[in-house]
Order: sequence, then C-alpha cells, then structure tokens
Amino acid sequence: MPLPRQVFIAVIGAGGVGKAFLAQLSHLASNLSRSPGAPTYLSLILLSTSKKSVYHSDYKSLSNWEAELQNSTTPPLPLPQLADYLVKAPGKVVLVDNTSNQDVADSYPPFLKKGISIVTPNKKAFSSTYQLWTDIFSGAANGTGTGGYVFHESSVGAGLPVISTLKDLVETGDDVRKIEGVFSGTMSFLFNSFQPVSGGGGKFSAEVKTAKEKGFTEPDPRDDLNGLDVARKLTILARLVGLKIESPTSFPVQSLIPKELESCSSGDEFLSRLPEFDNEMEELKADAEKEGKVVRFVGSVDVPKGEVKVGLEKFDKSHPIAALKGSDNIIAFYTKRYGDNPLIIQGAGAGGEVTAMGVTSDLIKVVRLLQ
Ligand SMILES: NC(=O)C1=CN([C@@H]2O[C@H](COP(=O)(O)OP(=O)(O)OC[C@H]3O[C@@H](n4cnc5c(N)ncnc54)[C@H](OP(=O)(O)O)[C@@H]3O)[C@@H](O)[C@H]2O)C=CC1
Ligand SMILES: N[C@@H](CC=O)C(=O)O
Ligand code: NA
Repeated sequence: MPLPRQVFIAVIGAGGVGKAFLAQLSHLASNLSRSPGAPTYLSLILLSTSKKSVYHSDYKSLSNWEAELQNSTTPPLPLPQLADYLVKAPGKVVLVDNTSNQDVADSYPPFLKKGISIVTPNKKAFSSTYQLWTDIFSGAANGTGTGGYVFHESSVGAGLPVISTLKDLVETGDDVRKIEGVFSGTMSFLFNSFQPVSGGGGKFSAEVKTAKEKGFTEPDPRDDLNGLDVARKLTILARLVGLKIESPTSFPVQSLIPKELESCSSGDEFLSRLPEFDNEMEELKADAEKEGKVVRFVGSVDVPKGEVKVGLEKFDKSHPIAALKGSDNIIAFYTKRYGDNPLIIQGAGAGGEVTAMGVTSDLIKVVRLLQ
C-alpha cells in the first residue's frame, strides 16, 4: 500500500482570484486524497493578505481559513521570514501568489532556489526586467535550475490555455510567426459594451466602473487603461517564443488615460473624474462608425521582425475581434504548421473563477511533478 503524501500550500492574496482559488483548493484537496495510487493530501499552512496573515508554527492545516483570517491580528510575514518558515515545512511546499505585488514577484528567484514551487496569475514576475525572467527560470526545475517548479498560466488570458499552448508549439518545433488578438478581459468588456456591433452602448466611464465591480480590472483600473496590462501579457508571450523583450515599456503602447488624469493620486479620484472625458471616447466611436467599423483594443507580436505593439484599432463589424462578447479574449497563433488558418483560443479572459481555474490546474501540474 503506497504511503500517503502531503504537499504544503501557502497562499498570498485573498481577493477576487485568491478567494476563488481557495474554494477550488478545497475541491481539489478532497479529489486528490481519493485518487488511486498514493493519495495526496494538500495542506493549507499559510494565508496572507497585505494586512494580516494566519499560520501555525507547527505547520498545522488551516481548517477554516475564512474565520481564521478574519479573526487574525498577525501581520504578514516579511518575505525573507516567509521563505524561512516555508523551507522548514516537513514536506514539499507550493507558494501560490494571488497578488499583483512587485516585491512578491521579485522574491521568486530566492524562493525557487530554496526548493519552493510557485504558481501564480501575477504578471509582474514574468514581464518586468529580462534579468528577473532569467533569474526565475535559471533557478526553476522546469527551467534550467534544480529548485522548485514555476507555472503561470493565468498570467495571460486568465484560465485560457494560452501559455501551455504556446509552449507546446515552440517545444514541438513549430515556427511561431505572429501572435495577435485581444488580451485584456477589461478592454474587451469595455469596448464590447461601449460600442457593440449591434449599435448603442453605454458611457465609457460607466463601463469602466462595471468592469471593476465584475472583478475584471487590475486592483487599480489605471493599470488596464494605460495599456500596460496588455503590454505585460505580450512581453510574456514574446519572451516564450524567444524574443529578448527588455520590459513592457520597451515597445509602443497606447494609453487610454487622458493627459489631464495622469496626475490623479488614487484610482478612486481617477474613476470619479473619468466621466469628464466621455465625449472624447464618443468621438472615437463616431469616427469608426462613419467607416462602418468598431474600435477595439488589441496587441500583436511579429516574431521575425521582433516587433510588439499594443493599442486601438478599427475593425469591420464582421471581423471575429469585433464580435467578441463580455470579457472574452481571442488569441490567434500564426505558425508554419497552421499556415494561413491560425490556431485560435477564445473565451473569458478575466474574472475570479476562470483565473483561479488556471492557478488551480497549474497547482495540479506541480503536485504531479513533485511525486
Ligand atoms: N481578476 C482577474 O480577472 C485576473 C487577475 N489576474 C491577476 O491575479 C492577481 C490577483 O488579482 P485579483 O484577485 O483580481 O486582485 P485583488 O485586488 O482582488 O486581490 C489582491 C489580493 O492580494 C493581496 N495583496 C496585495 N499585496 C500583497 C502583499 N504584499 N502581501 C500579501 N497580500 C497582498 C491583497 O490584500 P488586501 O486585501 O489586504 O489588499 C488582496 O487580498 C493579480 O496579479 C492579477 O493581475 C490575472 C488574470 C485575471
Ligand atoms: N485586468 C486583467 C485581468 C487578467 O489578466 C484583464 O482585464 O485582462
Ligand atoms: Na492562460
């Protein structure tokens, strides 16, 4: 009879994605413990937000994380102490980073080198400097190192299998020539609702508020509207096909933040002043309408030219990009093997549940690799 195995899970971030992940984790934990062969027990040993955390010095499982976190008065562990706590756990550890925090992202290399695996939807680690990208994958067991494993499917297209598909294309020897599409759930929702192909549509500023309420935006929606979120995703995809993109600001990125609002000190101030600029967006819409087109926010990577770009473009109403619904992303891979008919991935590209699905399925991959 094979011995049961225990894998310890530490979670940072319990917002829209974090909470959905924790719900999926309890489902996964009971499935894995019933699976044939050596049963695996997933044990949640730490949960942290930016203000508080919950964990036990004897690595006892958090059996009721919601109440334990709510009642906690313990501040989060600084990252070096967090690494020390995790490295002394009596078994393999997976850190799940459900924040969008740069400091947490910067700490992946030392965590990985200590044998701690990481799964995350946080784009910051993979789209900041090229040096950080190299440090991460040179330490990871699924890179060129011997440390923990790192998976980040939900950093592009939320739960859609974008990263795994691109890796499969590259690793099986296909020649990826171009990647293009709609890479932001927020931008997709905004333009699909502000200028639907059927006509009409809401005020741009009102749609931004709705996108935030639906959990599609980054914690600060300016990070979506300035184009940087899409630029980060394209940086990740371009690096996966071998382009040495230095940063998400090293290529042209169109921002939708009005000049006058660039100095807003908070996301709330920005949102409250955005209606002042609805007329400018209406003009953009009317301009496209005159040509029988709609405006959409898109991005592309031209691999042979090494060019990446992000911004607004006009599309015929019959174009698949124009016809997207809700927060859908559409990502087309043009490759040698697929010829003129690209491999296309389409579906919800934002939202807590679908993003957490990508994180949870990455966790399953890591747990299997740790066997
Ligand atoms: N929402 C979506 O549709 C998608 C999100 N993502 C990515 O998923 C991640 C999470 O997004 P989402 O859940 O929407 O964001 P939220 O703002 O809802 O949640 C973020 C969580 O992270 C916590 N946090 C922030 N900084 C720290 C820190 N230094 N230490 C510990 N905890 C911290 C916050 O704590 P507190 O509550 O105290 O502020 C909060 O619990 C982001 O990286 C985002 O880009 C990726 C794809 C889609
Ligand atoms: N804010 C992002 C969330 C997913 O990456 C988006 O809108 O796509
Ligand atoms: Na994805």
